[in-house]
Amino acid sequence: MRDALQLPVVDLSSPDRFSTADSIRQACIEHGFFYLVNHGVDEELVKKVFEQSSNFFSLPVEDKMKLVQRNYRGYVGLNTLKLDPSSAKADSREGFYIGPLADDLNQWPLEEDLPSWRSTMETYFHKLLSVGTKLLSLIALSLELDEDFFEKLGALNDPLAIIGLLYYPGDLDSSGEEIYGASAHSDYGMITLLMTDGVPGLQICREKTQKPQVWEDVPSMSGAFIVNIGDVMERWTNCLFRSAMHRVLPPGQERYSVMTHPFMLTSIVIAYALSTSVIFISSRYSSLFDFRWLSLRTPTKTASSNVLKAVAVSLVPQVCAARGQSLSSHYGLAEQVDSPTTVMCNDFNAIMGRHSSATPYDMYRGGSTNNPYSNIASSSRGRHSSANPFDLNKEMPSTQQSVNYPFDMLASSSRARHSTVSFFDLNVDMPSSSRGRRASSRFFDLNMENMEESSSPPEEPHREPGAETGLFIHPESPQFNSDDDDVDEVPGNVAQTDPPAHMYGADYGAIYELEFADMPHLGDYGYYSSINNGELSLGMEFSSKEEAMMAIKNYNIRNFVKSRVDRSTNKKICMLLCPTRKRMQLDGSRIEEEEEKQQMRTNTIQSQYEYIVSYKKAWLAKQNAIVKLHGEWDASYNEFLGWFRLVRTLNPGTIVDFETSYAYHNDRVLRDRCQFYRVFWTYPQCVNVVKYYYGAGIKETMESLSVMWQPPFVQHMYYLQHIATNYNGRYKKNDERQLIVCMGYELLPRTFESMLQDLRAKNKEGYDYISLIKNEMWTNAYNGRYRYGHMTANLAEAINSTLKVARHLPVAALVKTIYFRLGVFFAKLGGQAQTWR
Ligand SMILES: O=C(O)CCC(=O)C(=O)O
Ligand SMILES: [Fe+2]
Repeated sequence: MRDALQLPVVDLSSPDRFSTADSIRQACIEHGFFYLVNHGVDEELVKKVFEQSSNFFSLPVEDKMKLVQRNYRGYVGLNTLKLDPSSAKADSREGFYIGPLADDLNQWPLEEDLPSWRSTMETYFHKLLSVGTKLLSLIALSLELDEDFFEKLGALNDPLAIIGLLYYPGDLDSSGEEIYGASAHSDYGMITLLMTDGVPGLQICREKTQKPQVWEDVPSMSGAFIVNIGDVMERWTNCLFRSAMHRVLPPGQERYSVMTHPFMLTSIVIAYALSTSVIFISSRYSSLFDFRWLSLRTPTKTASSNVLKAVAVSLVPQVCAARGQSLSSHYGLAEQVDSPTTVMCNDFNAIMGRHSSATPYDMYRGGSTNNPYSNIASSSRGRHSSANPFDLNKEMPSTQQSVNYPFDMLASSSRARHSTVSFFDLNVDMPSSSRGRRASSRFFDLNMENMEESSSPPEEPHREPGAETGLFIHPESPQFNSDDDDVDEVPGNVAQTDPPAHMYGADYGAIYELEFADMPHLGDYGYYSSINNGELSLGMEFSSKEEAMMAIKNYNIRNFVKSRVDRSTNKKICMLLCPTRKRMQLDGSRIEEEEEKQQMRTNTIQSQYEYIVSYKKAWLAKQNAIVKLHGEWDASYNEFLGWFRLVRTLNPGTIVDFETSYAYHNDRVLRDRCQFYRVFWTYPQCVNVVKYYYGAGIKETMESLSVMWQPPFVQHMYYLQHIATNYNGRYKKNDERQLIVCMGYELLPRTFESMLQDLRAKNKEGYDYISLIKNEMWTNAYNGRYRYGHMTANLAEAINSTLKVARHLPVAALVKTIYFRLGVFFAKLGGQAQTWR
């Protein structure tokens, strides 16, 4: 049954601004919707806008398609979008979007086709901006803020308003399928002003989480705007104001409406800036940390980067200062003191005075903090008193033997974004009486059973002091006592010192360096030439330096030499060719590399101190230096447990999953010890993103991003290095591996085929193996030229080179290095991505 709703009426022209602000406040708390009257927009103008809108939508579809949406401006055809991604069918409406008038991105119908169309819309646009600005200051007042609060935040600096002319054709679906004019959604941004032609259809659902949902009709009020609060405002007010869900039913007759987001981009970007900053992310607002949304709704990159800069300049330092943080340490672990949501709310609550947590709309009212994970953490308390040092406060149903990631629970629609994230707690419990058993990990536990069935458990050997390398001693581990689940305290045994410079002072340019320098990367230059035959000859000419360099690389690979450019001018390149040990000895490349480095150390010491050191001494010196910097190797294993605990304490919701293996002394299993095997960790910030993408499904997300992310614009291909490595893993023939790399890069099918025959002659089995992989999935010669430049690596590959400094460090230092470097790395690249054009 549908109920008609009596929405509050707000008078924009009332001289009593405080009482107007009060009624806005009341309306936003209760409904998130209100009518706005006496707004100053001429009835005549509104009428004209609707007429012109109707003129446009009445054009033949081919004409409308000429203005199809680009840069988020222009025409969106019937049945193209779904505001509710879970809706079975696309929304039955058409739209035309107009953005800021100054930036030339708008698309306009020709003046001779639709006279005065553009000028009408431009007048309306200006008018609506002014209404929005007036309203925003009243909203600030309603939150007991200064009237110019949002203005000072920069919300009006670069006002990126969006106007959406909407047309609902009104045909009822005869198939009986549920189809909407606009399916259920809440609006992004701060506020929306809607004008309708009076035809009903709009409904709101105030309690989005309540089941079954109650939908109420919003009758239109002649001449009034229907104003509603968007997600950003809901977030900023800690849900004091509600961003109510709404939808438009197909009314069975034509319906026009005009929707305006006066502060669309400004608010988005501020929200986005807040969301991406480590401190502010919370799962409750994960939908705001949503690249898809940003890319769909952001009118222009340029404009967004301008606003982002403004926000970064004005807001972030302000918030940091309020929190007593220095800006530079914004991403530092030691600075992250509160749970993310609490911080977010504190900031705004501090400004907004008394309207803090317990709102009628607060889903987490029962929780002790605003931390969305707290309900999990607290419910786990006391249920499992695990003495297991690897169990960092994880709750586990006792029957659970494996981890499932029920991504479908984590749906991405705005409706589901409040879902709690319970899957992180799945693991295998270890009873507290586990003394004598090995530490738990889910994999480990499964093996346990076999262990116990064994008729003669291995005897514990006499322990020698030197045998403790890499072993944990438990359960008396001082860091982790049972029941010590409280996440509020920072463990005292981990010093919060400033990290050494190398941990964060990474060369982030390194990600552009080649992880596999032996590959004939085509580089970023994106051009082809037929220099892949690996030949070099005196007097050879190249069209560019890059081409020459590539030829040299190719030559290196084909001939197993390492060459370096000795001198180069614009015209000439003089090269030294030196067969390298690395190339001559094709196995054990890592060891070779280490040996080479070792040799370099020896040479450096020799040249600087005129002292010839032995290989062994140079090696020991390096080890000693590492110990000086990072502490003892063995102790490091215990330290890094503490580190993870600290991270988890400071950033609640951090997931840490240790795996251990049997600890041996000679051939005997040590019964009260285990050996560190590997650790997986992730932060709630990352989880929120993954939750989103997996919730939606990567494929679906890609599909929804834009057609540019689908074939034929993008092709799915294998990463060449993986193909080559897999091959080498199988056949242990590095020269064949090299050949395969070259084959992958070869552009000419003819040359490729002859290389393939070379491979066949060398290794028939290998040839069969490689022939099983479709050519178009890994070769340039057969990929239809969709790809140029690099053979694509995935993101993880790109990060390898940034993190490789950590490779030889003791484990705690390794983990910290990864932490800090990635912290800086993400901040930096995130910033770059924002300003990229
Ligand atoms: O057309 C309407 O009445 C509402 C449209 C709407 O809610 C939207 O597009 O966000
Ligand atoms: Fe809406």
